Amino acid sequence: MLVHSSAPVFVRSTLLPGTGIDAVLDLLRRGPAGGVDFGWLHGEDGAVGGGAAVRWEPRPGEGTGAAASWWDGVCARLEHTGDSAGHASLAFGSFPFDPGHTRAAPVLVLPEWVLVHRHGGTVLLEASTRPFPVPATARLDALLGAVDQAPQEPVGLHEEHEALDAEQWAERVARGVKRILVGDLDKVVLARQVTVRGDRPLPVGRLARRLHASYPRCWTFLVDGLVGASPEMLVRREEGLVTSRVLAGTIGVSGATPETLGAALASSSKDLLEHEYAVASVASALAPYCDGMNVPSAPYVLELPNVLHLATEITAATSPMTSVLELVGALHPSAAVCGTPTPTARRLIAELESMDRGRYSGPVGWVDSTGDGAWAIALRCGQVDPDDSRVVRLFAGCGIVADSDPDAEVAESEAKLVPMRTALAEASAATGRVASGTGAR
Ligand SMILES: C=C(O[C@H]1C=CC=C(C(=O)O)[C@@H]1O)C(=O)O
Repeated sequence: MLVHSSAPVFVRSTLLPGTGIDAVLDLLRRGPAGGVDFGWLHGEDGAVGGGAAVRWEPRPGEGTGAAASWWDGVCARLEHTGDSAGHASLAFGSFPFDPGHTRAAPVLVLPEWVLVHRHGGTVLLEASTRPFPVPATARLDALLGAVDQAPQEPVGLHEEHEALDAEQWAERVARGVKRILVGDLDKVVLARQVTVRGDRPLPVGRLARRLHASYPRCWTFLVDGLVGASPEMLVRREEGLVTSRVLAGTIGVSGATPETLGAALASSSKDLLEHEYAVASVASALAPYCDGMNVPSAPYVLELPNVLHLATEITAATSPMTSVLELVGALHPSAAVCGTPTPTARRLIAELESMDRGRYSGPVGWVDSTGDGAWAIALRCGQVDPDDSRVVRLFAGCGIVADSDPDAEVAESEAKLVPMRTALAEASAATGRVASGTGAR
C-alpha cells in the first residue's frame, strides 16, 4: 500500500505470556489461501506474518541501498502503542540474485501482523496506516481460530520437463570447467531448476512447517512465495555483533557413515579450494564495515540430513550506524552462489544456465527498526509461480572449479533438491497435524 511519505505508521506490540513456538507453527497450518505470507524459523525461534501494512515499491534497478533508505523512512514514521511500546517492528524481504538478469522484483514489506517467538518470549506485532480498529486480542483470536485443523485434501504432484535436463545441464557444467581451465575465471556456481505442478494450490505454509521440522538447524523462510530452508547465513546483525556462516564444498549423504563422509570432504582439495574462494569473498566484503573480524583458519563439517558441507563461521563487530541491509548489499553475491571473480562469474552464469534465477540464491530475511536482522542466502528453495499457485520452481546449484566432474555435480544438485522434494511431497499428502517442537540439533 502506498502511503504519503510523512504519514504515520501505527505499530502495536502485545506480549503473550504462556504462548510458545507451537502457536507460531500452527499458523502455517492455515490453508493455501490462509493469509500467511511471511515466515522465518530456526530451532526454537520463529516468526510468521501476513498482509502488507506498507510495501516498498522499487523502481527498476533499485536494490538493497534504496530498500534501506525506504525502511529508514518508514521507521522514522512509526508510532508505537500497546503494552510494550518499543518492541522492534520487523520487515521481511528478499532480493533477486542478479537484478540485471531477471523479471523478479525485490521485496520488502512491513506486514500487518507478525507473531514472533524469540528467546523464550512471544509477541504479536501489528502495523497499519490507520489507527487499529480492533484490540490485539481480537486479531489473535481470529488468526488462531482460523487455523485449519481439518484433514486437508491431498495435492497430486508431478515434475515437468525442463528447458535443460540433467544431461544437458552436465554439458553446461563441462563448458564451465573449460572456461576455468583456459583461465577466464577461478570458480563459477551453476544452478538448474525443476518445475513441480500440483493439481490444486500448493500448501506453502505446511511445506515451510515440514522443512523446519526436518531441517531445524537451517533457516526456513517464506517471503512472497519464495520458500525454502537455507543452511547458509549471509549475515546476521544483533546489537552490533555480525556473524556469517559461509558454506561451499558439499558431499551428498550416502551409505557411508557421516564420519567417513566428513573426513573425505575435509580432505578434498577440490572442495577446500571451492570453500576458500567463498570465505575470501565474504571476509573482504565485510572488512570495510567491521572491526575485530575473526575468520577461522580451517572449515568445519556441517552435517545435514541430505548433505554435508564445509562451513566457516565469521564473526565481527560493526558500528550502530551500519544496518544489516547495508551489510547484505556489501556481501551479495558471495562466491558461494556466484564465483570468482564476481563479474566474470555473473556473466558466465547468465550465458550457461539458460534460466532466470529470480530470487533463488539472493538474500532473504528480515530487518528490524533498530537495524538488526538476519539474512540467509535463498538456497534449497522454490518459487511459487505468482500467477499460478499450483506451480513451484525448485532450484539447486553447485560450485564449479577446475577439478569438477559434471556427473558428480549432477548428483550433488540432486542431493540439494531432496529437502524441497521431500517436504513438498509430505506437505501435499499430509492429512493430520505435523509434529512440532523439533528443537535445534
Ligand atoms: C548454490 C547452492 O549451494 C551453495 C552453497 C553451499 C554449497 C555449495 C557447493 O558446495 O557447491 C554451493 O556453493 C545451492 O544449494 O543451490
